[in-house]
Amino acid sequence: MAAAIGPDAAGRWLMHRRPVGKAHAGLWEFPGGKIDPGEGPREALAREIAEECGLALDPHAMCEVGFAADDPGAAGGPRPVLLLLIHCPTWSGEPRSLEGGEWRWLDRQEIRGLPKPPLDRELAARFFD
Ligand SMILES: Nc1nc2c([nH]c(=O)n2[C@H]2C[C@H](O)[C@@H](COP(=O)(O)OP(=O)(O)OP(=O)(O)O)O2)c(=O)[nH]1
Repeated sequence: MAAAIGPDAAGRWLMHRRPVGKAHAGLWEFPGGKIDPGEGPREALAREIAEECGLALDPHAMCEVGFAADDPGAAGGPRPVLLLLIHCPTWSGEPRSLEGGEWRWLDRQEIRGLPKPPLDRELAARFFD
């Protein structure tokens, strides 16, 4: 699950830089994480964002806007990844780094220029262009 959190009053979106030691370290992503057993996608996203940066998202305001999947033919990791992008227009709080990643509010143009993992690149191109 990946969250497009925004726009804020300045038209910016919240992006997360993956910490050292994780897959795609140093690259910028739509923040989020995986669904735990027994959770729905929106609930999982709200939990992950609260854990990672302390923001409270409103699951009722969320809207699914796109997805990106690994190329099934590509030689790759241990499991296929399907990333669902959810627009989160309503939140409360200010992001803090609770799990080592970096957080920044950025506009579309800035997000375009960020180094991103492949699926986030696809999601950003579709969501912003
Ligand atoms: N955001 C993102 N994640 C990707 C891409 N390709 C890809 O294999 N992944 C993997 C990396 C992570 O294992 C997983 C994203 O889940 P996560 O945000 O919970 O990552 P994580 O490193 O904290 O989780 P883990 O795998 O260590 O349990 O998907 C991609 O293009 N974008």
